[in-house]
Amino acid sequence: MTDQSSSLDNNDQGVDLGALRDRIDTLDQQILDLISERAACAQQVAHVKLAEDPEAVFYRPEREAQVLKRIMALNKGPLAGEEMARLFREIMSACLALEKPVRAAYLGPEGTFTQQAALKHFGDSAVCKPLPAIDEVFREVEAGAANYGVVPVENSTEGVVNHTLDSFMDTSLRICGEVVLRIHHHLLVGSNTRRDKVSRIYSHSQSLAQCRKWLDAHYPHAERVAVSSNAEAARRVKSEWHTAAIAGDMAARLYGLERLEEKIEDMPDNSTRFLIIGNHDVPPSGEDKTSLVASMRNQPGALHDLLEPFHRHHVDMTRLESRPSRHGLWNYVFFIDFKGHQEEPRVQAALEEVRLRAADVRVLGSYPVGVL
Ligand SMILES: C=C(O[C@@H]1C=C(C(=O)O)C=C[C@H]1O)C(=O)O
Repeated sequence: MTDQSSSLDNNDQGVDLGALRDRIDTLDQQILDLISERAACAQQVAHVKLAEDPEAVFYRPEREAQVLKRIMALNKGPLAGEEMARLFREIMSACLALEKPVRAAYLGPEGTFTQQAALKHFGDSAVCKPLPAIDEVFREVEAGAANYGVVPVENSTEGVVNHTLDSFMDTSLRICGEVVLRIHHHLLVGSNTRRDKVSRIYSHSQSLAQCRKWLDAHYPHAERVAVSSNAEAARRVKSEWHTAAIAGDMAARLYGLERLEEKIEDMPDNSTRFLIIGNHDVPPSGEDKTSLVASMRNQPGALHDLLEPFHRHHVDMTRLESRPSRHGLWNYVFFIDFKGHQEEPRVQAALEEVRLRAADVRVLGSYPVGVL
């Protein structure tokens, strides 16, 4: 069929729009066939896995990280590497769901950044279920009702999420992955609220803190009300007049709110790190991180003694947090993240020495460094 406008749409080089669209149609058909062939291959992988082990986990975080990294490295543009990886993320998610969709529980409600992190990590074909509290996400995975859980662990502006660290003290679940999300906060209103009428602003306390300077400058007189989540803030605003919510894209879309101002966070690189928790160890992907929790007796130099083996074995620490012990047995509990996988000899050597020095050490997991 000829497009009537095509002869008028010819560009400067004389390339025919109709011909370009024909080319796109041909390419789409090739892409379609290739994606189908890929999906069939993934199905075969699933059959091989099942033949080896009837309880096999189809989802392989280390393999997915490798696939995405390879795509980014091979990509020649014009699409950005991250954009291309996002497309492949969805292809993998759909391929996996052919066999068995991943069931992931996340800290809800719907519309929160944690939901966005779950989608970013598992793709659209995963079945994601919101739960009202971090410890419920842990329990859901422990009980086997979900394959994985997604919980926030630290924010670049506000620091650590204590509930998540505390939940690791009494679980046998492992960390299977991480996702880092750039957090953009917007000022959202319902259709009945005008900019100059906003007298109350709802958000989660962390988000209010992350936008404090902006609020001081633009809405110094509006009442700031902390609620249980950004999505809850958005839900309230939907049915109220003269109120606004600070929340992200997911909540804005879910509740159909208008963005009065975009990206109002004080720190432009505001980001939150989320952990994927599951009940299996993840083999090395080539670029991994390990998290552990260690308890120390309260004695002079205890922390130095704990960290020294990492330094000597050239293990690069990326995070150190301390939390009060909840069991009274130990005085301090330290959460340590470092680069490397627990199967690497260098890491094993460091861990062996740390085990001799600490009252208790538990590796929470080795997992691929977040790709997207
Ligand atoms: C196909 C596999 O299984 C799943 C699907 C993947 C894919 O579509 O590329 C990658 C890893 C697994 O989550 C595999 O393990 O290779």
